[in-house]
Amino acid sequence: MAEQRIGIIMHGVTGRMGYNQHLVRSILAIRDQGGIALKNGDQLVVDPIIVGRDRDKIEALAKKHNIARWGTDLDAALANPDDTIFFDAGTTLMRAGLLERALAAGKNVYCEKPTSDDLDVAVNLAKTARASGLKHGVVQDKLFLPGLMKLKMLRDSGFFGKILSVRGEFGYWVFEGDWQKAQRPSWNYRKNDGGGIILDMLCHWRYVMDNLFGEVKAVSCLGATHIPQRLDEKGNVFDCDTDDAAYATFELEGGVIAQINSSWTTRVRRDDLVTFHVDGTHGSAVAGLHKCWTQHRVNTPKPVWNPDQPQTMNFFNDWEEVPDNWPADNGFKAQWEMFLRHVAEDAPWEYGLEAGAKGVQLAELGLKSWAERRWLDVPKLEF
Ligand SMILES: NC(=O)C1=CN([C@@H]2O[C@H](COP(=O)(O)OP(=O)(O)OC[C@H]3O[C@@H](n4cnc5c(N)ncnc54)[C@H](OP(=O)(O)O)[C@@H]3O)[C@@H](O)[C@H]2O)C=CC1
Ligand SMILES: O=C1CO[C@H](CO)[C@@H](O)[C@@H]1O
Repeated sequence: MAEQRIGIIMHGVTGRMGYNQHLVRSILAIRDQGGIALKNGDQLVVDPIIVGRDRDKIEALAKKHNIARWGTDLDAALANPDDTIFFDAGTTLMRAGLLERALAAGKNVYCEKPTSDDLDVAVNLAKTARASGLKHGVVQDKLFLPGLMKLKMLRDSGFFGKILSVRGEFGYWVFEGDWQKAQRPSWNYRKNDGGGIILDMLCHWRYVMDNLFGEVKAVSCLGATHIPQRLDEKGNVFDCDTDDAAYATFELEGGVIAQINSSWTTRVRRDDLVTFHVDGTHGSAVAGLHKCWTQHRVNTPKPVWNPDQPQTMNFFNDWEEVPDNWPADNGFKAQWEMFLRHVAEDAPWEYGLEAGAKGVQLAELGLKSWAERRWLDVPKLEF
C-alpha cells in the first residue's frame, strides 16, 4: 500500500464552524484515523496548513493540535504548489474573493455556505470554477445527517407514495447576551456583516428540498427582526438590523408544498432542533437530526374532533422508529472524505459551486419576496 499526501490550506479555522466541524471533527479526525483508503489501494494522507489573520490564535491552535504547518500569509500559502486544496470557513462576505484567488492560484476549492450574499457573484464564481477545470465544492451538511438520510431512504423505497407536503421547523432560542451569553456570533444579526437567518438557512433548505422532496419552483417568505437589540462579544449593545426569523412557503416540482420556519427566537418543544414532517399518500415521516419516525397508511389512527373532552389518544404512540442500519459518521467529515476522493481519484461529486449558487439564489429570492410581499418563481440558473 502506497501513501499519497494531499496538502490542504485551511482558512477560517479560528471560527466556530472552521474549528469544530472542519478542522477538529473532519480533517484532524481523518489525519488521526490514518487517512482514507483509495480505490487503487493507496492511502490518502491529509497534510493541512492552517492560515488566519490572528497569529496568536493560529499558532495556539497549531500547537494544541500538533499541526506542523501554520501561518498568517495567505498569498505565500497559495503559492505553494504542494498544497492543492484551498478551504474556507471564514466570513461569508470574504468567501467569493478568497475562492477566486485560490482558483487563480490553481487550487481546488471547497467552502462553507453561503458562497456569497449576492447571486451574480455566486454564479460568476461557479462559472470561473467550471472554466478552470479544477475541482470545487460547497458544504451541504444537512444531506449527511442520519435523520435526513433516513428520509431519503423512505422516499427511494416508495414508502411515502406521492409526497404531498413537508413542514420543517428549525430553530432554538439564541440568548440576547445580557443575562446569558449568546451562543452565536453577533455578526449573524448585522446585515453589513453577512448576517440574517434567511441568508443563513435558505441556502440549506434549497439543497435539502432539491435533493429530498423536489426541485424548488417558487418561494414566498416573510422575515422578521423579533429582537431589535443584542449584546456583542465584548458586551456592547448593538442594533440588530436583519432577520432573526423567517416563515417561508415553497412550491416544489410535482406539486409538493413545503413550509419551513427558521428561527433564532423560538423555544424548542419538538423532537430536535430541526424536524421535517413529510406527508405522503401512503405514509408520513418525521425526521430530526438523527432519528426518524414513520406512520404507514395502515397504522393511521382515526381521531374524531371533540373539543368537549380532553384528548384520549396519544398520537406519539402510533409512530415507529426507523432503525440505525448504517453507522453514522460526522456529516461534515463524510462530505470532506467524498471531496478528497473527488480530488484524488475523480470520484463522483454532486456538490459543486453551482449548488452553492442555487442556495444563494433561494436566499436572495426569499429576501426579495419579503421586501416586495409576494410570491416569486425560482428561475433555472445557467452556468
Ligand atoms: N454549515 C453550517 O451548518 C454552518 C455554516 N456556517 C457558515 O460558516 C461561516 C463562518 O461562520 P461561524 O463559524 O459561525 O463564524 P465565526 O464568527 O465563528 O468565525 C468567523 C471566521 O472568519 C474569520 N474572519 C472574520 N472576519 C475576518 C476578516 N475581516 N479577515 C479575515 N478573517 C476574518 C474569523 O477569524 P478571527 O478568529 O481571526 O476573527 C473566523 O475564523 C459563515 O459563512 C457561515 O454562514 C455557520 C454556521 C453553521
Ligand atoms: O448554517 C447553519 C446551519 O445550522 C446551524 C445550526 O443552528 C446554524 O448554526 C447555521 O448557521
